[in-house]
Amino acid sequence: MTVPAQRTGEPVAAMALRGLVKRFDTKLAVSGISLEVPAGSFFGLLGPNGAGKTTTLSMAVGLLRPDTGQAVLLGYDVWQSPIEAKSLVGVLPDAMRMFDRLSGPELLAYQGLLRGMPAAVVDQRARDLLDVLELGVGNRTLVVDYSAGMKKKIGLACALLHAPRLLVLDEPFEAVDPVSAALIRGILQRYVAGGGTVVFSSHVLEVVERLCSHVAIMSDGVVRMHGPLDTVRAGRPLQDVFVQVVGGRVATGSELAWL
Ligand SMILES: Nc1ncnc2c1ncn2[C@@H]1O[C@H](COP(=O)(O)OP(=O)(O)OP(=O)(O)O)[C@@H](O)[C@H]1O
Repeated sequence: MTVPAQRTGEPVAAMALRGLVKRFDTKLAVSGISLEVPAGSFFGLLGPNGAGKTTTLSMAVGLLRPDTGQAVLLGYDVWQSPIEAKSLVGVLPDAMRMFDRLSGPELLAYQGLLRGMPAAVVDQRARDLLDVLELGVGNRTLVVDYSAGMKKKIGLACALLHAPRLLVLDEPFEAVDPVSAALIRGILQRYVAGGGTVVFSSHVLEVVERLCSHVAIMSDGVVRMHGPLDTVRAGRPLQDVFVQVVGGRVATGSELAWL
């Protein structure tokens, strides 16, 4: 078992990625990423489609084994001490792999009992989460029949249920309506204010600018820029920094002349 660094008196990053590499056949999806997420930060991982965000986050939380490199969550190596690491982290994966033939309340009960939580605690927290996320405490609809936004919200509820110290969320605002997005922002802001750490990927730069204390911008499997939001922005809109860093293409109007 790994000895968590906080016991040795060292400052602990909530997440430390060291030299992560992942190749799919000939495609180098992640090319040696090292990144430290300070405890208590609201950390946004940005990048264009195919940049490697999901692959990086999947390796970070122990869902995908890296070819080389290490992921340490709150002092625990996610591959050497998976039980300790995973008990402290809540994960919203991108392609939601859920037991979706259950209703929302059933899924949360299953998730909580799987984590060894007392049934009464699971029941109370599940009710609270279903209520706050407006999914319906008594809603018997199977998760497979939920809308895309509702699936995101029940996934978030599953991630929050055991009150983790670190949340890792892959595109939590995708497919979510504006009212629900505001709700989720509020929940996450309160969570960070209470001492939690959030790492999330997003394409919505306005949300990132509004929420994040720290950001990393990646493209082609590499982190191009990272640091506190204000340092990365250096007085510019994040959109401009993003386009400059990833080398965005601008349509002139002549490309699709037939349209
Ligand atoms: N299981 C897989 N098999 C083969 N290639 C993969 C696999 N998963 C990811 N890739 C490739 O790795 C690269 C990075 O993909 P990834 O999903 O991590 O990007 P992303 O930044 O999350 O993209 P998006 O913003 O579109 O969700 C892409 O080129 C993708 O096609």
